[in-house]
Amino acid sequence: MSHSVELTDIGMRFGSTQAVSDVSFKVGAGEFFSILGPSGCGKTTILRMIAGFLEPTEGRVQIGDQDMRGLGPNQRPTAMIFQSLALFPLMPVWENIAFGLEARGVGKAERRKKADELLRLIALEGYGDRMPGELSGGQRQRVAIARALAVEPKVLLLDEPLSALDLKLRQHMRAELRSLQKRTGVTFIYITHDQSEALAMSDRVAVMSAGILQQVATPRELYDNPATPFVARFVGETNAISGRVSAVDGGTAILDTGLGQLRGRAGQGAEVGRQATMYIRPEALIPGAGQANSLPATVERVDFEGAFALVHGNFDDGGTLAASVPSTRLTEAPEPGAKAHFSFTPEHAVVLADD
Ligand SMILES: Nc1ncnc2c1ncn2[C@@H]1O[C@H](COP(=O)(O)OP(=O)(O)OP(=O)(O)O)[C@@H](O)[C@H]1O
Repeated sequence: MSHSVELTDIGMRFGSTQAVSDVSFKVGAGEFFSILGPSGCGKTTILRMIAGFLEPTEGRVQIGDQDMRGLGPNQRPTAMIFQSLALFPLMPVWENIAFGLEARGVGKAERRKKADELLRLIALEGYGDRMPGELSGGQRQRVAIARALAVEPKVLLLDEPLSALDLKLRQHMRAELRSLQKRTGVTFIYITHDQSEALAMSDRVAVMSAGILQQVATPRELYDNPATPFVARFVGETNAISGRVSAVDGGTAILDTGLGQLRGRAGQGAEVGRQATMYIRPEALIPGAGQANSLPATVERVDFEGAFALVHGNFDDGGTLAASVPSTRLTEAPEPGAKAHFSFTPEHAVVLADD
């Protein structure tokens, strides 16, 4: 059993700092939901308001069908896992996992049984009698998660739990966490500043910037249909070409730019006369001049990465070029220092009004 979490017009002010402004979203029961944004954007503050460590200065937190106002962390159906996990080093793994149960008066035999069940769940069966120091970083992380799950929270709150691990282990743990969440069905709210982590694991992602909610969407929607310039630039890599909207025809916008007239999908605020920017993903750029949407550029560097070659350089209007060309088409990829054209189809570009 898991619960939904609903934030309604939540705000948090610390003295003169408005850390979070007017944030509303609903996390479904059993959903893997991430809050993504750069350092200081208010992610931890939101998590602490859900957990009950902070009382919001505005708005409402509801978990399941219950208003959480006035309830402390121990009275909420949540558990939280922090950036620096703290297992008790002198306590065997199984006792670490069952720690929260002892405080609730559960007897030893029952605690051991529950710890063994959770060890199976995190694929560490038989590790119960080891000490934390005899585990790898990733295994310790899984034990910390098992400890949080032992008290059967309806919502698990995770504050950058993988940030202390090395890249390889972090990537492995993404898949582990995702499958653990699906197996337990517990609602996960996961905060991270790492966009690839959020995209890889989540059912949906909320993107934050400076205390303001930018967009809530599935990873695919965020990538393909960013709602704001911040999301377009923060989630994935992008090429940005600025100009003025000269026409909008159905869902297509025509942008007058220093590189000529370009066509793309009309996104938020793309209205005739507005200053706007066209965002094109690196993999949407095709080497070679097309009949329309052709971008003249100078190539500076080509990084061969196996499946793809990453082409870096500058467009003729001074903007930065980043193209990702499949190696199978590498014969067409331009040489460093060369003039080249890249083209794209309008469906693969989005035009958003500038802030
Ligand atoms: N207790 C506090 N008192 C005063 N200001 C605070 C307090 N906690 C957070 N802030 C401020 O609120 C803003 C949001 O902080 P928060 O910790 O939520 O950001 P974050 O997105 O989690 O950042 P990070 O990724 O670096 O942990 C920051 O400007 C921070 O300095």
